[in-house]
Amino acid sequence: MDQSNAILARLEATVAARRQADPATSYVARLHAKGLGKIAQKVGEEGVETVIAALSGSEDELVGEAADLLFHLMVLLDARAVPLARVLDELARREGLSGLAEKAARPRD
Ligand SMILES: N=c1c2ncn([C@@H]3O[C@H](COP(=O)(O)OP(=O)(O)OP(=O)(O)O)[C@@H](O)[C@H]3O)c2ncn1[C@@H]1O[C@H](COP(=O)(O)O)[C@@H](O)[C@H]1O
Repeated sequence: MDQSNAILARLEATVAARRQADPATSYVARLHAKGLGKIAQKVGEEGVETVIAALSGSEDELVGEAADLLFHLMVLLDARAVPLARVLDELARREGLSGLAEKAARPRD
């Protein structure tokens, strides 16, 4: 758990640092040079590739596509200046909501 957080925190810092790098040597900088639309498109493509791998690929293929998806999502969040902590806070908030939707949907006695 701590290791996952550390890896994502390092990736967030790397992605932010590479935003200003030379597009000739940096994939992150190349994505930024193409604009937010291209970055968003990549997240969509990697999402589809992850779905395909989940339905018909090997475990290794699914792991690879999921890594591509997470990486491109990190680039997208950085491009919109949304810290990963905002997303993690939202997930933590939803933990507190667990089961509330079902309770709300349940007919009253
Ligand atoms: N985690 C990744 C990572 N995952 C995938 N990729 C790149 O994502 C690209 C996806 O390949 P695709 O075939 O889908 O896309 P493409 O053909 O290159 O581009 P398009 O045709 O879509 O325009 C590949 O070029 C991969 O190398 C990544 N590139 C970088 N990182 C991390 O980002 C850091 C900074 O990278 P640079 O910006 O290149 O220094 C690296 O140290 C890594 O930690």
